[in-house]
Amino acid sequence: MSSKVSFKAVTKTFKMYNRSVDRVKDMVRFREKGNEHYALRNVSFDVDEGEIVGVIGLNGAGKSTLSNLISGITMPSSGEAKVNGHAALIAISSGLNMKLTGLENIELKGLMLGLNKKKIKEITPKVIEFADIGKFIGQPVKTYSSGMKARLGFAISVHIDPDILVIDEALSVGDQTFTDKCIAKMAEFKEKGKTIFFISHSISQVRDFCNKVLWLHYGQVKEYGSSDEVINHYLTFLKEYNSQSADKKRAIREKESKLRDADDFGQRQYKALNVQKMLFAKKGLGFGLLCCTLVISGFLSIAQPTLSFNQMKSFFAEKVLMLEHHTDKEE
Ligand SMILES: Nc1ncnc2c1ncn2[C@@H]1O[C@H](COP(=O)(O)OP(=O)(O)OP(=O)(O)O)[C@@H](O)[C@H]1O
Repeated sequence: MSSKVSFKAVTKTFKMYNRSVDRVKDMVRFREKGNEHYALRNVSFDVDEGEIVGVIGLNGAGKSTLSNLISGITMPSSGEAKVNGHAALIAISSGLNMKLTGLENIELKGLMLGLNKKKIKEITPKVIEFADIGKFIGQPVKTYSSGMKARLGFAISVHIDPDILVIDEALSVGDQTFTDKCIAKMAEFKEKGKTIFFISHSISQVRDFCNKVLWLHYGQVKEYGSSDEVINHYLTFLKEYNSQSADKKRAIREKESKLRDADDFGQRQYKALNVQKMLFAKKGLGFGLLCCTLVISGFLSIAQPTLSFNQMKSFFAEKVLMLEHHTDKEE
């Protein structure tokens, strides 16, 4: 049986800038100012259909980055992230357009996921009933509380019937009634044999609900296995970690944070390769960009004869990636 979700050596880096002007400069210069930071590093795991996987870890461990990769919102910087089927992400306000009303958001998300008008009309009353946000359904989402956004986001995502459900801390902002309702809905999904990723700081919810657990630690997989086993190891770690003084904890965080600074040279090499792969995968875009690369490379080779054709290709590929990071940050 092939895996529903398969990650092979997935790394995701982000670029950090001290000043926003450096970000703009970075778009047009060969020499870059920003520092690379590993959000995820060399992450590999396989998840079969029907598995319910809890994702746990300290703040900044890489859980949301992972959920964005599974849902196709961002692409890996290197490695392979295979997802068989449609994955819907439920996170606080994810995927909602703040300017549109709740009703317009239901329609927009439905259309984006390829539902026809008839199907959208059919699910709309069910979404409204589940979200239970009263007259706010006709108001712009920017006027909602975070709990209301989570309600609407959850209601839309579960009613479009995705193959894979990714729930990223979405339950943490709702009241108990809403949480119970969501858990009942998730149990329904579980019954149907759907695959679920449940990202949460609530260890008791993860233990109750998940059969497997992925523990992320400073961007890397610390452990992946049966939920009881991994949770017990994580709780032992937490107990030890929390018994440290504030200074010691800060020192540990700083040390781990340094280890997440990416080696710039290595990053450039595989990022460039990755973008070249992406260009060839997306044929139309790839062909257009390749033509541009050739024209620009030819032009720049004349202007700067010391740079080789390969350096030109990497340069151009990195600029495309920077645009991607810029978009990530905007999200
Ligand atoms: N768009 C971005 N730009 C720069 N760095 C980012 C971006 N998104 C995440 N990061 C960094 O990547 C690392 C992982 O972040 P992520 O949000 O995935 O962690 P998390 O485990 O979900 O944290 P939390 O439990 O606090 O929600 C962090 O160091 C974070 O600062």
